[in-house]
Amino acid sequence: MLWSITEHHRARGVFELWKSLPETARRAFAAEFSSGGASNAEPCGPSDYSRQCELRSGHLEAVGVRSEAVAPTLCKSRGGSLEVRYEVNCWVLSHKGRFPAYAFCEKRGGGISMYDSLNGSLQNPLLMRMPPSVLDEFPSTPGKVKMERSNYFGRVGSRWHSSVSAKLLCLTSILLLLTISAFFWVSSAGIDSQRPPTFQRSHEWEKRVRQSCLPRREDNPLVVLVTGAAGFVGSHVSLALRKRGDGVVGLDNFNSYYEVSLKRARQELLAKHSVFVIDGDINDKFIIESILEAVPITHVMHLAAQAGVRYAMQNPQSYIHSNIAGLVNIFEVCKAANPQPAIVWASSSSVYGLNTKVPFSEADRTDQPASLYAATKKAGEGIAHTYNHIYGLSITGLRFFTVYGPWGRPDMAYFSFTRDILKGNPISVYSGAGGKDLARDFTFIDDIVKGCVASLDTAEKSTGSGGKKTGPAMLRVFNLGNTSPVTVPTLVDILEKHLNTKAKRQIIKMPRNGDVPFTHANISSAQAQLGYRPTTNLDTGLKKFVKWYLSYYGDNTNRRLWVGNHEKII
Ligand SMILES: O=C(O)[C@H]1O[C@H](OP(=O)(O)OP(=O)(O)OC[C@H]2O[C@@H](n3ccc(=O)[nH]c3=O)[C@H](O)[C@@H]2O)[C@H](O)[C@@H](O)[C@H]1O
Repeated sequence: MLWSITEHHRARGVFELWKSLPETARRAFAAEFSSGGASNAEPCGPSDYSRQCELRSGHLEAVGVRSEAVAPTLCKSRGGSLEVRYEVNCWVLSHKGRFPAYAFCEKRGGGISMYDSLNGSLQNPLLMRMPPSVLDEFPSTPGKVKMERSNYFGRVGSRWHSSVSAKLLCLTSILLLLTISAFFWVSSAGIDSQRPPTFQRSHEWEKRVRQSCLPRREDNPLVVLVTGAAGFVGSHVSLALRKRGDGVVGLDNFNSYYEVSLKRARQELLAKHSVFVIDGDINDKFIIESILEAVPITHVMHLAAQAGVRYAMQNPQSYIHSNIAGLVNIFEVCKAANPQPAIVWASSSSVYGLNTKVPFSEADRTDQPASLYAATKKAGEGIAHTYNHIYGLSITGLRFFTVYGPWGRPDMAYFSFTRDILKGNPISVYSGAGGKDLARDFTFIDDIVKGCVASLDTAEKSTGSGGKKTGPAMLRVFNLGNTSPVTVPTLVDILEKHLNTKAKRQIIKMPRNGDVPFTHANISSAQAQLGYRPTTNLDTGLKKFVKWYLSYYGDNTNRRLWVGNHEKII
């Protein structure tokens, strides 16, 4: 079966393309999607929506196109041939709501490939087989950009095409598109191919960034870029800074590690407090540079990361992408900025790994990571040292100890236990060697926020200029914990009390998946230098969490959660 993609389709997006396919083609197309790895038995992540919807219901529920519809994003010479990508910003509507997505087509070799992605990477190549005649419509030689042939439109034959004015409009758009493509091709050396095609730096965008960064206090306000701003800690920190009058702009890639709708809800909350959260990945140099050019960012609160200790065994690459490559990207842009911002970033208690000396102190060894997550955080600390040493960046690393609270992360034990207890599902409580209970220094989000804000407030300026160090710069690392570890069975006891429901506990031996038996923070350094004093015990903190959980989810036990690319129905 061959399908054709027309300029009309490109202009109107995936929906038009999809609608125009005959039913048999849609089915075959869907079958081809599913041959990419998913099966009916295995739910796909949100980045596979079209595939997933098709698999679930037998038809694609809806795919729509945003107003901007189509724009050439990249025109690059690769191995002597010109590649043109046509970007289609679209949204996908499913039973879970409306989600932004994008698709783009590009010519590669002998065919047109169509990709969809929510994460800025080409995760799901969806091959569109093309009739040879259609391939002629795509430019293939550097410098030779062909126009659409008018008889091609005639071949497709639709009401839209028959309108002369529409044709003129279309041809003008194509000319414009090709001109911009040629411009991008000429200047391709400066183009970062990682840039998600959804990002467009416009006057309107800059205005929103500036407004978001406008401080509302006069006594030395900070102007902070918060990465991972739609995440758990990021949203709380952004809100706290904004509430006290600092300028804040957020960045988040809204990936599907857990339910995207929760991240969107946090984004909405921030928008209500005039914080703009930009959709973008920390690996995208262009976006971060654009933010730093648009406003004089004084501090970067870098909280975007691939979290979760156990998920590293399922998706190791995502840890490298976010916690290593993304971190380096942040440092690279900051080091080149003038003036350089000071950076505070999230390390983790997991760097203490299999240490047995307690409580964990910053001076202790951190060379026995038990998980890839821990290893990437430890690597991050080494990378921070390098950028401080060579470029004079002021950097503070914060080792968070199992942060919990309202608006938390659904992948964490206290959150998933709550969900399962309410649903009447059994929960797995891990036990350590010799049946010993596992314990964590659970730390309430409000205490963590105070530690983050105090770190920003006490961070000295970076000393580099024009990418060169001019003097020694501050380099710090702090434990932010609660200093009173609690066992996991006790955590469950407290949840049972606040939920007024007995848990169905299944005690199982801790799987060998990256977990450590206990954590316990020594916080004397943070106390002395940041004035950090945690004040919320686990009982009080979980009470607040349960209150939030019930107000957010109610008793709707059919809500769907996304955890680690898998949907769980609660
Ligand atoms: O401080 C950190 O640096 C990390 O903290 C957090 O990791 P952890 O301390 O492992 O939290 P979390 O998953 O809530 O498990 C809590 C306890 O429940 C046990 N646990 C877990 C799941 C389960 O099904 N059963 C169970 O007993 C489990 O064995 C453990 O003993 C962050 O997720 C991580 O991103 C990182 O920030």
